[in-house]
Amino acid sequence: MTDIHKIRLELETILKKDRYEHTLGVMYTAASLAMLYEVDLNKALLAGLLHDCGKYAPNKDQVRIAQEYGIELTDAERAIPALIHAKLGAYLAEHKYGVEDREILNAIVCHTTGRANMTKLERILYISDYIEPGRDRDSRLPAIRKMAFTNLDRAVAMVSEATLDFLKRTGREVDGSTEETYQYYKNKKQSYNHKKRRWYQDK
Ligand SMILES: Nc1ncnc2c1ncn2[C@@H]1O[C@H](COP(=O)(O)OP(=O)(O)O)[C@@H](O)[C@H]1O
Repeated sequence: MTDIHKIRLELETILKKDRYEHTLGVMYTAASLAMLYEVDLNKALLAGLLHDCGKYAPNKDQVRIAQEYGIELTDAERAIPALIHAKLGAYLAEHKYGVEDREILNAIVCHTTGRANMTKLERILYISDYIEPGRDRDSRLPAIRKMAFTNLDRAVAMVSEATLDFLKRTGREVDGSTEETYQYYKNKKQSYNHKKRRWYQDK
């Protein structure tokens, strides 16, 4: 059932109200970025709609549920169960909601921590999760939002940097993949495409 409307109705009953509102915000933000960066609109909508579908269950139950589905966890995921919903979400997107597209599933897997060398869809979902209109926890949001519609790679660097700051400030354990994401995108060479009047984006 990759019918967006059906999935949306189901998620509305499964997710808490604020999580569902956030989901819609991410879905439409991802769609807007997809229009600008010439990414398949339906893929962006589906990735946005399903990115947090693994959050139907609280963090304390995430390890057990992942084990029940046979999802392999890293040591970092066992130590930080808040990360598991990304893998669980990709699993459910495939096996419960019928998504076969690997690019959408991969985008869901890396939406929380990011990773080096992400596809355009992956970058779009990663950024949309941080900047959707319902977010308000970061004074840098206006600048990051503007950058998202100017230069996708620089926006990824800003989001990963802000996430690292937040995790360190709040004394949480940090999974290394966000640091890798930050280092990769901070150092990535940028060039300007004069014909398209836009920063060059690969893939
Ligand atoms: N690299 C990381 N290491 C540890 N925790 C992280 C990392 N990246 C994100 N998180 C945390 O994982 C949780 C889930 O992230 P996210 O899916 O963005 O949640 P939310 O939508 O609730 O903000 C958040 O508490 C976030 O701070």
